Amino acid sequence: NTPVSYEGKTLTYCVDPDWMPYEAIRDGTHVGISADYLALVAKKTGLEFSLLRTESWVQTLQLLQSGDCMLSPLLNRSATREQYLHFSQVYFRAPNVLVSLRQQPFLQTMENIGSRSLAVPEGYRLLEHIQRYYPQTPIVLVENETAGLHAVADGKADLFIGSLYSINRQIQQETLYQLKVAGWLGLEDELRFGVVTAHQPILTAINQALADITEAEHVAIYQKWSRIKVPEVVNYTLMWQLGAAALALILLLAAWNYRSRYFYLRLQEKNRQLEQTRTELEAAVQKLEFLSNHDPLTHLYNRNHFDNNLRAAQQRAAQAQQAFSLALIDIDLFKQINDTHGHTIGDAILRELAQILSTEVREQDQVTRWGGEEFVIFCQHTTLAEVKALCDRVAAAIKRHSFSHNINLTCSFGVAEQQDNEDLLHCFERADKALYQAKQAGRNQICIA
Ligand SMILES: Nc1nc2c(ncn2[C@@H]2O[C@H](COP(=O)(O)OP(=O)(O)OP(=O)(O)O)[C@@H](O)[C@H]2O)c(=O)[nH]1
Repeated sequence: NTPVSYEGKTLTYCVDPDWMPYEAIRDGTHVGISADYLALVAKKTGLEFSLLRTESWVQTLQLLQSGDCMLSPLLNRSATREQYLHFSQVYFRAPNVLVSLRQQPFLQTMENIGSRSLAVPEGYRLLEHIQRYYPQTPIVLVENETAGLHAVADGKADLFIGSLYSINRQIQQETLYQLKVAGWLGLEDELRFGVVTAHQPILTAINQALADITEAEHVAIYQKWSRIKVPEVVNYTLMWQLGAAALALILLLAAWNYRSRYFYLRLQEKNRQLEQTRTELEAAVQKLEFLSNHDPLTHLYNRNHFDNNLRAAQQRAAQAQQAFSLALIDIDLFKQINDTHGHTIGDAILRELAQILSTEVREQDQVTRWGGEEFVIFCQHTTLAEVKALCDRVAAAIKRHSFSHNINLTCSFGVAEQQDNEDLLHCFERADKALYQAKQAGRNQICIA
């Protein structure tokens, strides 16, 4: 159906030199969505198209107005453009969006932009739309979409308005990740061919070709130009700050933990030392107590214990009206043993005798080393006959025992029974006299006071 007059002729056309992915001139060649559609239309109509290169969209519009360009393959219809262009059917739609800095709120629609300034590319149909429907909006005119996005990024305008796909691409390519889509304009780009009035008849063939484009062909072009690699935008500053804060917290906790553990271990060590000191002190007190009441050589009670405890025992005996008895035991000729065998053997003999005394006495009897080689046995509730029997038993045990160095040991005994609540000391003196008598009588015998 192509009019004959266009057959074999080359049709001149102009495009926006910088509006990817819709269209652009790269190295003198027309590229983008409109280039692919134009190729399809050329194939389906048999028409030949020749690009007239321009520097800007404004220049493209001027060449269309002057008729130097016969058509432009991808533009919106507007009242101004209808004065010199006729349009084909819509063959590509794209939403228009508002773009702002990331920190701006989400504005949703033009109704919410308030007094914010708006960057719009010169010559774009959107400019006509804003001036007509939002005349109060402060406009910042820019050369193209790239310039508009930079104006927002640099704070020269609050918002930019443009087509979603091209904006998306520009943000990626220019790495303007401080920008975001802040709302939808509600106005779609409805893109079509525009043919200058003088060449209107060509539209019939173009519309026919556009109608013949299959769904698969549409999808292929859309997929080809919308496949933009979207890099993951990671806020490294925030991540770094969060990481540093977490690390600081971990270090703080670790330090606190280490410090607590240090103090806990020190406390434990101090407690252990304290416990050890307490045990040592207890042992020392026990030893002192023992030493204050015992003879260190024989471990029998000493004179101190005799004085402190046996006087109390005497009083108890008095109250119970039961007499006690005393037996004084003195080793015979002990000086000779020392002189003959030495003091160390003398000590051993003293210990052996102490052992015999401790074994032979009854449970209620108390044996004391009175001093030197002299011992006392205090016998509670004991008659003279009983204490005499005890001394016989001791003498027999001494006789039986084989002492160190085969020493033949004998002892003399002086025995006394308490008489009429007699004082312990007085009774002791009588026993001592009896002992003296035993010595005088030739030793190795028991004398009763
Ligand atoms: N090895 C040793 N000897 C002691 C100890 N205490 C006193 N003697 C000695 O006991 C001896 C007592 O001697 P004397 O008082 O003369 O009495 P004796 O030789 O036993 O003679 P009679 O008592 O008369 O039978 C002294 O030589 C003291 O040095 C002691 O703890 N160890």
